[in-house]
Amino acid sequence: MIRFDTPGDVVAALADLPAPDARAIAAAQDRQAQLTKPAGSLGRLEEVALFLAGWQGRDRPRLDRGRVAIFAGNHGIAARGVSAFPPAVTAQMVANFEAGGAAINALARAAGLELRIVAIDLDRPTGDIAEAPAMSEAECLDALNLGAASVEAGLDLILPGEMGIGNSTPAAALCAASFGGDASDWAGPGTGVAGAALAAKRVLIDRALDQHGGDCVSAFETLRRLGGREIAAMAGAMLAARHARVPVLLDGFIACSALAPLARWQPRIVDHCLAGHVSAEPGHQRLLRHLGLAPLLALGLRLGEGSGAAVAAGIVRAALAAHDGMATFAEAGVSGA
Ligand SMILES: Cc1cc2ncn([C@H]3O[C@H](COP(=O)(O)O)[C@@H](O)[C@H]3O)c2cc1C
Ligand SMILES: O=C(O)c1cccnc1
Repeated sequence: MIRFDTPGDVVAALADLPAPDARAIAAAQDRQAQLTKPAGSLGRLEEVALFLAGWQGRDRPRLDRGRVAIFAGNHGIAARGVSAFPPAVTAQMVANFEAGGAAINALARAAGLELRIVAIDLDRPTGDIAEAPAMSEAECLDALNLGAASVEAGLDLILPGEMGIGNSTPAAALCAASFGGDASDWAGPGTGVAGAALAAKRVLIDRALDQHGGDCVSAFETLRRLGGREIAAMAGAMLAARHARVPVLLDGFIACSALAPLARWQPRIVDHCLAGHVSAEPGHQRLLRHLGLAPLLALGLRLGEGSGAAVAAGIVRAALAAHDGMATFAEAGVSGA
């Protein structure tokens, strides 16, 4: 399994990315051409089946072991009122996940996915990014490794999710530092911040960008300075998934913000990632455009926790059911074009 002992290990992991299995893709493509339907008539479901074939290395990919891994962290900047909710809600929601009462519990169950919850040092919020780096090098490496440890070869799909009151603020900062623009381009309501409170959130994001922008000289430094523990853990999970050839189903704005600094330094990092949905958080659509990803769903969700990805897992199941279960023209005695 991949480990990050130094910041250079992130550079190395990004420099040497495995490609999908071309043989499995060709075999899956060949099967798609023989199934009893006009070529291409299942649209993106066909693309999804080929995507999973390539990363799983199977002609007939499956979704027997899909895992939602929710990472939770607290943020120093949350003490400044950037969220509509108090920071104590992070730990309270972790308890709710463990008791089975959150949206993601219901949605993961409905989608037939396992759920893993990783709370990271909730009693120690990160540094306030408007003034200081979010994490030390050691803290950021620990978070990356916790994320990496949640993915192993043989998983069929990983769905990284997050919980962290205030984390739409670092997410916006990561996007701006990675792809340009300022807080007005990337910051939105999150849990429901509006009016003067949203304006104040934007001022803090721009202050964080002024403070750290010049020092964001690598993916690691960007995550360390402007991110958070749960965001770095999602980045670690996404990198580890690539090296274990486990496909990733992406959730909303915050989950995708973990990819932003990785993609700035290595655009091909998104190749094993499928965008589950586009969230109602306005920065998400812009971020997906920068990442070059088209969402499967647009349901107006704005929750996080991996919830949108879990809903999109139903679309993945449909794609795999058609790919695996349909008869060929020869089997069914149906005439070809
Ligand atoms: C009860 C509750 C459950 C949640 N589940 C996810 N989030 C989401 O909202 C937070 C981000 O928004 P902001 O930056 O405005 O705080 C994150 O914790 C995210 O996971 C929740 C938020 C709340 C209040
Ligand atoms: O899109 C998301 O991930 C999101 C949006 C609002 C609040 N929490 C998460």
